[in-house]
Amino acid sequence: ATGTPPAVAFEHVSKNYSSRHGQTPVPALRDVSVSVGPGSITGVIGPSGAGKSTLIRLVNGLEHATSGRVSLFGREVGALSEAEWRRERRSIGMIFQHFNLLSSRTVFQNVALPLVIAGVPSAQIRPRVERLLDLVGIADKRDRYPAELSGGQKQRVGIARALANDPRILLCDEATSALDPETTLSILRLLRQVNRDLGVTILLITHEIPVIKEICDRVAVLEAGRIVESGPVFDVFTRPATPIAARFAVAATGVDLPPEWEARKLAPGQAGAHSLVRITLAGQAGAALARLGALGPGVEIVSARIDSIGGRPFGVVLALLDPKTVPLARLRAALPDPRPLIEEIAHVA
Ligand SMILES: Nc1ncnc2c1ncn2[C@@H]1O[C@H](COP(=O)(O)OP(=O)(O)OP(=O)(O)O)[C@@H](O)[C@H]1O
Repeated sequence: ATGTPPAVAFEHVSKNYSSRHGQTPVPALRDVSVSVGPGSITGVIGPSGAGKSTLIRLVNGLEHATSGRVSLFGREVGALSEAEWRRERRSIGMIFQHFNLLSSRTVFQNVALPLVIAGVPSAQIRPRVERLLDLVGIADKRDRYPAELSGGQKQRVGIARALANDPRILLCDEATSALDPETTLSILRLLRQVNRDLGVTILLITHEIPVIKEICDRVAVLEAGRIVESGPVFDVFTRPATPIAARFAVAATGVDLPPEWEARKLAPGQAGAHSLVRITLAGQAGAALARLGALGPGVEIVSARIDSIGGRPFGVVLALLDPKTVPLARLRAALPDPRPLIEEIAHVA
């Protein structure tokens, strides 16, 4: 515990929207406590309607918590005066799914706008905007209009504009959801560069696993207004503790029960001839696969994947065990340290 406050802290935050007919309020966030470390890239993932946008709107002051506290760099958002909040808001940069550029302004003018609004003298604006356009790699497009740009280029303009006032934190609202996978990757790399080189904290919300997997240090899983799981991305995706995190983990790790096995599933409690196990390996995935192979005919590998999350290697293997030849205990004993997670996911005929 150092003296540095989190970039963003939610403490027991609930948010209800009043319903259109004025009766039952709509709960969008329920008792959310989560914090974003300064300098981190933190992601919030959840399905549509989970409350992700509400979370962002509470940070940028567009909405206020019904109960609980939201703080920005140690200062409670709801307790700031108008004037303090106006100043504090400059420490927040925002990027959007649909870029929100002004179509009648050039790239240069779009990026310059926040500086003009902040009253920066025009002699300082030009070099600042040029530096930002260089940083995001679109210096050659400075006099183009948004309609003349690709989606990825538009988002680069959006990022340059968000950085214009030297924010301490960047809020990203589904920033890559309108982009194809390759462009998504290039924008995520740019965000990582911004985080690393400028020290800007990033809080992003998304429903896309690759976004979390590619750049986040930590992730919080939001479901129906509640944070059901949070922690380092690697831990949440390789050791999911809740069904929804497990669903995201399957998407992250790419290993799921192949459809032909679904049909062979026996009802829970029914003793089956074979058990299907999921083995999650951290570290020595290759060595573990070799040991699995060496166990002989009692183990059949159904699917396997070796990959990395946040630069840490992991592997996920689905294997069919004949419990007469290879009981779980033997499987466990055969696999090297660090001890893998072994879960029995189905009995199959
Ligand atoms: N202004 C509003 N008035 C009433 N209800 C709202 C309002 N904004 C959001 N909600 C409700 O609050 C809940 C959370 O919405 P929110 O937009 O935060 O979710 P989300 O996770 O961002 O979803 P999506 O990914 O679809 O944008 C939903 O049930 C939504 O219908």
